[in-house]
Amino acid sequence: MTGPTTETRPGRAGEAGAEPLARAVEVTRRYGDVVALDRVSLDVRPGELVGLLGPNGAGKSTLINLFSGLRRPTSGRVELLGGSPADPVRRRGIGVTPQETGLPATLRVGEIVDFAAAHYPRSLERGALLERFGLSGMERRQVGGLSGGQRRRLAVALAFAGDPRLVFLDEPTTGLDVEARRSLWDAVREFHADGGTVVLTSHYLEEIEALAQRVVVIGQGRILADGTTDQVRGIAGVRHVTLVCDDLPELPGVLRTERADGLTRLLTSDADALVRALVRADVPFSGLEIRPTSLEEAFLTITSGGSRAA
Ligand SMILES: Nc1ncnc2c1ncn2[C@@H]1O[C@H](COP(=O)(O)OP(=O)(O)OP(=O)(O)O)[C@@H](O)[C@H]1O
Repeated sequence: MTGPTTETRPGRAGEAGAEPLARAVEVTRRYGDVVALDRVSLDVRPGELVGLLGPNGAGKSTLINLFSGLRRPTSGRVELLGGSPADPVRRRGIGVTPQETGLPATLRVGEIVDFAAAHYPRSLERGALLERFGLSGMERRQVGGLSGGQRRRLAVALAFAGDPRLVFLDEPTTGLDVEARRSLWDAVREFHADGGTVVLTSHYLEEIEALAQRVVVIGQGRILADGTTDQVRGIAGVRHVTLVCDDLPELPGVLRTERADGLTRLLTSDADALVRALVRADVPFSGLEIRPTSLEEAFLTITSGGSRAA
């Protein structure tokens, strides 16, 4: 966000060795028998734009809820701005958009923004905030009369109302059309360019790629990978090549080979090169099939075979 207050915001991008703004150390969170997070450790440093990527139920929201003080870990330690996420003083330094928000239908947009901003020691100018999120001129509109997309944009805007150092956005673009999604991405980028730190979740690699520099892949409550978008994209491109054959020669780019029910299943990062090599090797085969893996499947298959990816 631009504005007079941004100069005072500490923690600008590229601060090597700076203390993390949010930290999880060996955190486990259970809900009854469900292990939502399993010994997760993660540091979010000043100026980072971190994307948490993972399928439904991976544990992304749970991690955000722990960082923002809405839940406590079953074991392990969570720190926020150098203290406890339960401390209201720390929480005033952050902004959060949860996955679901129930804003009171009868309140006006301007009233809700003012109410949110009043919780913070400093705040952004209301008109500028609404403009940034495509809600200009809507101050007097009742929330109940907004479209689903407008309501979502308002919920995301509220995370920025108190000029936070760090924002957590849980699935920020759910329900937004393409144009609204892109303008929300621009608002997040601008906040980040001004030195703000962002943690956001998504199921979609494209969304994370559009925004984040660092991608943390979560699956089944564990961190499966933590790297740059390029590293994660490489792993997301993994394919299953299935065929019926006898013995196979050494083939390029095979990450893993499995044989079951008369089928040979190869996991590869370059299916085209693998098939070309197969044909060149003149191996008799039949029933060739190539299919993409889900990101989680790719990670789990690779990581279960040995060392962690990325
Ligand atoms: N309040 C709760 N009570 C019981 N189980 C819960 C609760 N919150 C989360 N869980 C369970 O913990 C696991 C992780 O859920 P979480 O919401 O953190 O995942 P997620 O990655 O955010 O998923 P999604 O993308 O669907 O939002 C799931 O199995 C979920 O059912």
